[in-house]
Amino acid sequence: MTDSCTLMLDAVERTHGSGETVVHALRGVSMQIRPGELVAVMGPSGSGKSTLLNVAGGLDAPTSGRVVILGNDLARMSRAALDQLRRRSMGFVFQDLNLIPSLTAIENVSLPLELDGIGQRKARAAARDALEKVGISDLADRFPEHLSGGQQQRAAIARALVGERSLVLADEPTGALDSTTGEAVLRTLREQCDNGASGLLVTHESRHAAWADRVIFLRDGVIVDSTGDAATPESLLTRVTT
Ligand SMILES: Nc1ncnc2c1ncn2[C@@H]1O[C@H](COP(=O)(O)OP(=O)(O)OP(=O)(O)O)[C@@H](O)[C@H]1O
Repeated sequence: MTDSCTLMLDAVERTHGSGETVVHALRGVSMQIRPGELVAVMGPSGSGKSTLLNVAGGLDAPTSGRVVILGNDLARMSRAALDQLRRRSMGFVFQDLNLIPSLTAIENVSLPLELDGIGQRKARAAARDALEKVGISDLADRFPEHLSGGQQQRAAIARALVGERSLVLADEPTGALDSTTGEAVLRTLREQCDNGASGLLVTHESRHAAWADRVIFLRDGVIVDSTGDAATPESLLTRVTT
């Protein structure tokens, strides 16, 4: 089973602080995502969604438990190997977009490919394709400060999807977007998964979770429910919160 997973979390705990101020952000979370699957994570504020995403992306290490990505146990990887795995195989869209201000949109998007040794011409062509998918290829040569919040978000999404990423991690990726653009972004993420990638999408909105194959519901750092019926996450929300 494990070999066919893009991402596996096994009994993952993440504790912040100690003594009286200890916070158990994740308490024994186990989950797997297979190629082609888009999994949504929902739950109340403070339930551990961002921590889950950070741990799943190797940006934060679990206090105990295992995180395995494409067969690699992250705890056993060198820093350099983990950096390479992230650059080559993973895409991130976080609330903090992290676009580099001194690079144009297309340069931001092609950067991970160029860092990975892909020639500039090929990297830029792939970046232009990715910008086209999110509808801003005409703004390719603008610097982030000359893009609106929504356009910056789309550039960040293009950067997460460019190339052949196996795992895309997205934390509220549609936050600054109008609903039409937001839907287009989710459709792009869905297509990426239909083409074999795996996606983990944190969202508060059930209509966004409806793009996923499964919804995982977190509460106080524990998966309290998981459903294959992503079309009706409202029912899940209602059941857990009442
Ligand atoms: N660096 C940290 N130090 C201490 N506590 C932390 C830290 N990061 C997260 N926490 C705590 O861990 C718990 C889970 O936080 P997390 O941000 O993962 O929740 P969330 O579900 O993403 O919340 P939101 O929906 O508000 O973004 C919270 O109680 C939070 O206060």
